[in-house]
Amino acid sequence: MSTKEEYDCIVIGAGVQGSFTAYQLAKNNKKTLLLEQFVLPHTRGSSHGQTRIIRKAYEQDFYTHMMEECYQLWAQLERETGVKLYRQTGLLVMGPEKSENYQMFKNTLQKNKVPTVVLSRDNFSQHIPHVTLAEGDGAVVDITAGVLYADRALRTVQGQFQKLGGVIRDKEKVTDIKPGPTVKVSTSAGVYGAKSVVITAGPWANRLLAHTGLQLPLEVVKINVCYWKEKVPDTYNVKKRFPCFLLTEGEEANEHIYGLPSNEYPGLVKICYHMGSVTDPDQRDKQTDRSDIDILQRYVARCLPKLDPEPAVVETCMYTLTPDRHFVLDCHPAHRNIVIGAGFSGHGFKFGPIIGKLLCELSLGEVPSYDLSPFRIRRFQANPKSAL
Ligand SMILES: Cc1cc2nc3c(=O)[nH]c(=O)nc-3n(C[C@H](O)[C@H](O)[C@H](O)COP(=O)(O)OP(=O)(O)OC[C@H]3O[C@@H](n4cnc5c(N)ncnc54)[C@H](O)[C@@H]3O)c2cc1C
Ligand SMILES: O=C(O)[C@@H]1CCCC=N1
Repeated sequence: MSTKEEYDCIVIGAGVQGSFTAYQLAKNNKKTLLLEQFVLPHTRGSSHGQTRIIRKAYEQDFYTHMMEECYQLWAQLERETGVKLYRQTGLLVMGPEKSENYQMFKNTLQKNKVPTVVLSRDNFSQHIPHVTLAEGDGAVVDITAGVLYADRALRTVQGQFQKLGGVIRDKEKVTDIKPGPTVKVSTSAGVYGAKSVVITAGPWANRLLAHTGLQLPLEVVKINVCYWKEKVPDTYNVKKRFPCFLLTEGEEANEHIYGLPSNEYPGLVKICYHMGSVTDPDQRDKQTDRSDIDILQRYVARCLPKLDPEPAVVETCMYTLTPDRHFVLDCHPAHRNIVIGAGFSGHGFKFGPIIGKLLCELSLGEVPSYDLSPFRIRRFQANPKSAL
């Protein structure tokens, strides 16, 4: 098949990371094509749904540092488009006062001078009514945190990309990638050429990378996105200043439990477990494990007494996990004009604007604005489980 069109850059995958990358490339006057296998918008990857948490509270400084600029980029997109994408609610971080994880969150916030409020056991229920703080747990609020309107953000950034002259082709699955000075990208509709390609394919990253001779140690898990009904409507509502929350660990689980105030679905609070069961992204509905829901039910019954401890709505989403839960932001080791953004490990949405900027810089051969060593592919080479 002959090449249909030539681009400066082709971005594969129109989730949050691909959409922000394409937007950044178009802002840099690059002729850019964004390819998506499904009809947009869709609910079959990792970026759908109405809300996501945005926060500076992290265990590692490097994420907090990136979030400083990232908040500005979210605000810039809001200004450019006149669309509200962020609502400040604060994030309540709770965890065993003496645990390493809880202390890391607290230290990172304080070291980086993020505005916080530390709640004592005595004043906790005055500030956060209808939540039981577990025995021995500490509580600190990241004041800058809040909710991102996820679906709206995706529509907005894709719209801006198109306004800048960018081309989106949805329902066009990439079936092959042939590396070279001009990368050839085959789809269900034809073949395109580009000086560089960015792969932001979420749970399908390894399927695409297989065409380039690379496999990353990624694991795809299905997340049950649970909504819990308030016994009395609006008890945990955003308008009543109920915050997002994150439990570093607890009686029920080793992984985070996190929640967002009732807002998008009236009377329903979104609470999820930060782990799921391994799935094939094309067969995710065949994965029916509910052990994460059991964990959540026990937590809700114990600590959120004004919620019905049975999920009222369960939706589906997927995480693409790396072994260390840090992202992959790098050039392909053998083909430097193929750039990879993958393994966002269930916490990548808030970083969309900065990841778009970084992947754009990598694809233009520029020095990235941040030290990318935590995100480099070579970190997996010492790991015997790596499939590199
Ligand atoms: C339940 C849940 C809650 C979360 N909560 C938060 C949160 O509170 N805060 C936060 O910051 N993050 C959160 N995240 C994480 C965040 O949503 C993800 O990190 C992010 O959406 C990943 O985006 P992506 O662009 O890498 O992947 P995706 O959104 O999956 O996008 C990849 C796209 O590539 C397309 N594609 C794949 N293969 C091909 C192909 N061959 N041809 C063409 N297109 C292709 C796919 O169809 C898909 O649209 C959460 C995730 C889940 C699942
Ligand atoms: O990224 C986030 O903020 C959420 C909550 C904590 C676990 C993962 N996603």
